[in-house]
Amino acid sequence: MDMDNEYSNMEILAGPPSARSQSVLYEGDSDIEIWDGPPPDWGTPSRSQSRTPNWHQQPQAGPSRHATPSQAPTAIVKSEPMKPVTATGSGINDVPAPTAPAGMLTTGPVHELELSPDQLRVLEKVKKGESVFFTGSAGTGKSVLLREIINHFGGKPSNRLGVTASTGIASINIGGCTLHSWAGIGLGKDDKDGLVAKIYGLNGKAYKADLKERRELWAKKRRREELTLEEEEFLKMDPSETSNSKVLERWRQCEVLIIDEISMIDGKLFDKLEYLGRKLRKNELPFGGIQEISASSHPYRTRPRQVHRSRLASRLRRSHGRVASAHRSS
Ligand SMILES: Nc1ncnc2c1ncn2[C@@H]1O[C@H](COP(=O)(O)OP(=O)(O)OP(=O)(O)O)[C@@H](O)[C@H]1O
Repeated sequence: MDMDNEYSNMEILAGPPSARSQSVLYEGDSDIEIWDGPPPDWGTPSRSQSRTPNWHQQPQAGPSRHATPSQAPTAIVKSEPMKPVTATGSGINDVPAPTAPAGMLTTGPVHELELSPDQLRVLEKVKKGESVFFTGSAGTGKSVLLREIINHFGGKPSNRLGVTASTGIASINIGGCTLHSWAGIGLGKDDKDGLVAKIYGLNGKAYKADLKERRELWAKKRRREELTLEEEEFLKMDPSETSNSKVLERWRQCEVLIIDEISMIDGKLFDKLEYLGRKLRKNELPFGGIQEISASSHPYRTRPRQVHRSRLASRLRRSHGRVASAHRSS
């Protein structure tokens, strides 16, 4: 069967942000539920339907075409619609973040949401500090879940919490800004060290020359060759210390980074961002140890700039230390 026709309501990749070296530990982990079978609106009974949460039956919930038998409530989460947030695009090369049109996010009644088992599972992992990636087709509750996650971390973007999406519209939906804007990378076209230089506020060429010199000196050290005093001093100097970039502070203070609609992010850019996380935070864990929470509508369909499924999955595996759970139609 064509992979594009395979379906699960929500697919989840998860692992601690520090999992690069532990990826094997997570391989085959069975605590990730895989909902198999066709989507509910295709009308074919499947195992997934018996586990489909009952929120589609609630008056305020999603489209009625999804109506399915209910399941016992597992948790009640008070949810309020996100308020619009004006992200302050304050870093170098920072594009002012888009803001929500008046009323767009503030309307609608406050209601109690009963998170579905899949939503709860993701939320639990997030609370444990794991990085997660989840995907599901339209209406499977990703935005609702993202809002709950944001609520868990204080309800709005902060120094600790980056709330981003690949596009302006998607970022407005969750009260954040674009990933490009948050990361301070402009268009993100520079190579990875060029981006580091940009965030340090340094001239790209000068920074790269500096980097080259450092690498040569480190290689000399590894070969146990003696360095001059000047060379030792030079190695101790940190180019980032001359920077007062707010973007740099943002990267360093961030503990949790949310990226919605990640499938619109080019794979190479994703790699650059991951590199930035390590370099700017001086931490060799994936993303420099930032807990990364990413979501996407089915990322494997027809988006022109989408990351190919296997490339996205392998990048997420690398940064999340979790093996993609393949799902099959029954
Ligand atoms: N746990 C829940 N309880 C009640 N309603 C829910 C729950 N989860 C989602 N819904 C409702 O289902 C509908 C679709 O949810 P949501 O917008 O989060 O889906 P989505 O996966 O983000 O869709 P899209 O990819 O189109 O943005 C919304 O009306 C939302 O309020």
